[in-house]
This record gives sequence, C-alpha cells and structure tokens, in this order.
Amino acid sequence: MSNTSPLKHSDSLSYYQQQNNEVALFESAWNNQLPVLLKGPTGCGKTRFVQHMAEKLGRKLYTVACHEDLTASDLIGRHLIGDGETYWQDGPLTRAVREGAICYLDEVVEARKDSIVVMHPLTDDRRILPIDRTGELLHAPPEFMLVVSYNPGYQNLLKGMKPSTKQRFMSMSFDYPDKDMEAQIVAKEAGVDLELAKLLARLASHIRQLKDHDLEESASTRLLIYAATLIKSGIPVSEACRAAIAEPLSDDIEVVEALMQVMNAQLGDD
Ligand SMILES: Nc1ncnc2c1ncn2[C@@H]1O[C@H](COP(=O)(O)OP(=O)(O)OP(=O)(O)O)[C@@H](O)[C@H]1O
Repeated sequence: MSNTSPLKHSDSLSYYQQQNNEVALFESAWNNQLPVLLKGPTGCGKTRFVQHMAEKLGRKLYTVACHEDLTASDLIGRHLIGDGETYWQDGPLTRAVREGAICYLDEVVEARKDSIVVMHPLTDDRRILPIDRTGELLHAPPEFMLVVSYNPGYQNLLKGMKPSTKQRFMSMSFDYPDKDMEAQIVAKEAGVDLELAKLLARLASHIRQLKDHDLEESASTRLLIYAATLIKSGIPVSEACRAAIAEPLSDDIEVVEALMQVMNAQLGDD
C-alpha cells in the first residue's frame, strides 16, 4: 500500500546533502510502512536527514532525545492533575501515531528497557500501540513512521541494541561525507566561501585519520560548521579551530595540543 500525502518540492525543504541513496530508501520505507534505524557518529547529518524527509513527505515530525531516565510514560503519555481532576495527556509517540506523523527517537540505546519494549508492537506488522493506562489500542495509520538512531561509537558498544529490537528496523549507516561534499555542506550551512570550507574539511579529514588517539569521537561536520561560523565573525582561523574543534574533542590538554599541532601544520601549508 502506498501513502498518499502530497510530496513537497525540494526548494522549500530544509537543506540536506544526500550522500548515497538514503532519500529513495527512506521514501520506500515510508511507502511500505517499515520502521527505520539510522546508525552513525555524532553530527553527521542524521537529524537533518529526518527533518528533510518529514518535510518532503509532508508529515509532522516528533523528535525525542532519549536518555537513561526516559520511561515508557514519557513516550506514551500520562495522567496529569489540573483543576482538581485528572486528565490524560498523550506523549510524543502516541501523538505521532494518532496524527500519522513521523516519530524520531534520537540515541535510542540510551532509553530504558521499558520504553524500548513499547516500540515492539509498533514495529512489526501489527503496527499497534496499546495504552494500558487508558485501555486504548491504537492502530497506526499508514502515514505513521517510527525512526530511531544511535551512534555505534565505543561508549555504546556494550549497550548496543538487542538483535530482537534491531531486526525490526530497516537500517542505514551514515558517516561523515567526503571532503568535497563536506566542504559544500559547511559553506552552505555557515555561509562561508567554499575555499575556507574546503580548508576546514581537509583539517577534519586529517584529524579523522589519526590513529591511536584518545578521542571518543572524531571531528563532526557540526564542529566544522561552528569553526566556520566563528571565522566568519572575525575570529582568527587557528583560534576558531581550537575553540570549535580541538577543545570539544578532548579534555586532555596534551591531546588538545596534539590536535592543534596537526591543524596548525595544515594551516601553515596553506
Ligand atoms: N548531509 C548534510 N546535509 C546538510 N547539512 C548537514 C549534513 N550533514 C551534517 N549537516 C549539518 O551538520 C549539523 C549536524 O547534523 P545533525 O544534527 O543532523 O547530526 P546528527 O547525526 O543527528 O548528530 P547527533 O547524533 O549528535 O544527534 C546539521 O545541523 C547540519 O547543519
């Protein structure tokens, strides 16, 4: 069965630079009512992609940043007290199901087990959301879609996602784009010229190649955009790179200095 919402023209959408064939894959998943899992490092464009796709498909987007205290009630809803009475308030997942929207759970491995279990009947062919507290059983309309993401970086290796959960989703891997594409993104997002964006993309590619470093994560596209934004507003390049790239990547002074050496060597070559 195919969904029938009007698709929006690409000029009016949030900017998203496609890396592979993810737009067509996502559209196909939506048309076929398949839930989607996005994997990839921080700041590589997962959230922007979902925003872009929700706009393209003409669906409202509910985004939840998952954390270790997130409970099933935070997703489904709860009874509240007001004017001396209790009333039911839908959570974002329930709202998305009722409205045929897209629900995006960012960093889903952070969520508590009970909130992950809630997703199970929604992510197989039943597509139902039982709300125990109100006795309702919601059937998701064809337009509803569940999208989750996680960062398989080393702090999540142990936590991971259980195979029984993972295998309910169609999955796509994201990574930082190649230098040329990343430069285009940085230029567009920060409003800087392409030459500066190319320089920053080169710096990032050097940092990403460093082996045996003590970094949990490497320089993200998001950090390059921050650096470009600082430079655009008059901060010297090396200082901007320290504040927006080296410092956010490590709390260890020696590591920060080592990163600065790598970047300054590149800046000196330019
Ligand atoms: N392919 C892309 N097209 C357009 N903008 C991009 C792209 N990749 C990254 N960006 C830019 O980088 C920023 C960070 O990306 P985004 O917030 O989507 O990352 P993320 O993968 O969701 O990160 P996190 O896992 O930390 O939530 C975006 O706000 C956007 O400016």
